[in-house]
Amino acid sequence: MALVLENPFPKSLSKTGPTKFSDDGKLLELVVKEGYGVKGMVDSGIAELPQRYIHPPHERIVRKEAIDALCYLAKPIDLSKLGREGGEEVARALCESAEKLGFFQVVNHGVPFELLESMKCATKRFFEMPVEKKAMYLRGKTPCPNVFYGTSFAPDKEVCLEWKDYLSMIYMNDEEALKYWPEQCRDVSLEYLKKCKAMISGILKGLLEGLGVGLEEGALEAYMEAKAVNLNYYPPCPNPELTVGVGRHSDLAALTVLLQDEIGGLYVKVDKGWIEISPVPGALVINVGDTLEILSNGRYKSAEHRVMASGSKERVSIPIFVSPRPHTMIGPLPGLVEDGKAVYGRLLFGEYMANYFGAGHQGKSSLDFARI
Ligand SMILES: O=C(O)CCC(=O)C(=O)O
Ligand SMILES: [Fe+2]
Repeated sequence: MALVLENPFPKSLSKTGPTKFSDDGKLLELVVKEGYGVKGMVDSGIAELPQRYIHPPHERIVRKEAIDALCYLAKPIDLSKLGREGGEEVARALCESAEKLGFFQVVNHGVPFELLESMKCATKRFFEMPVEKKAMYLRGKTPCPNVFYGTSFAPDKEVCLEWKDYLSMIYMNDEEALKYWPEQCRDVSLEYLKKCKAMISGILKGLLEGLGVGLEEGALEAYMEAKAVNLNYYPPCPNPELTVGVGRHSDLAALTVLLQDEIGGLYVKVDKGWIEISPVPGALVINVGDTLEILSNGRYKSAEHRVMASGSKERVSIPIFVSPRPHTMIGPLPGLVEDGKAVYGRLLFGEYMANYFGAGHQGKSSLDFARI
């Protein structure tokens, strides 16, 4: 990626020259509040990580310490028969992966390869825009609260920041999306969401039915009613081993459908350490989120995961978060707790969500809020 030559940061920022920043307050002001993002900082020519991006040694990701994924991660699941004759075996494979690891990859998912490629291009197109254009979507400035641009997960609550910028687009209806989503990524993101819908519904149906307790009418639709597309952009990082792209967390959603590019760097926690979910061309990564762990009373695992900061090349990833709407009650499905062994209580998804976004990433601790 070509770096812009002119330093967009005020020259006064650094005492030691344009490649080193020593003032955390100023840095936050520019990167977070003014919308430069990590990309703006990288484009300005930094050669060293600012202090706020240096994570303590036990949180850093050491690529060579990752353990062999083969024992934990099933081979990509072929979805071509899901919901058709012979689909039971596919559904069984999905349930098994959701129980064991909470992460799996899928192929023959019905989403055209070209559309996956177009999503990655659209992500780059958005982040390559000048800062002023992206900053129009910062929280507090964006004309629509369902579309916002930012950096790190919760910069005002995190001690150490994440090496990541993002654009979040929460889908409410076509009219709102057409009016407010950035034109650099609007049409392709809408198309992508639409093309993913049947796959999402098929996977979630298979997983919920696999719990063997029956589903109330409308339950499947309610648990997948809300969808958000995020465009994640991980700029190249001078010291990726000192920081993280995304810290340890589990996802809030029922399911996450993740499109990652060829760079790699997504790690999932297993009993003995971390395994990498290596990119498979054309595949999508699916993971169970907290909501589905709660609905399944702990049977499906909302796996802890994290992302290494990108090294010499930028990385993009595009998660679709599939969730209920805030007014929907979540809790273990009724038939799963008849013997009184509920691990999680019942609460509004909106309450769970407010708690989730109320703190920085802290592994799987988000689930404690719903635990009995
Ligand atoms: O970039 C990735 O591979 C995963 C990102 C992620 O975990 C998230 O956005 O929740
Ligand atoms: Fe995640």
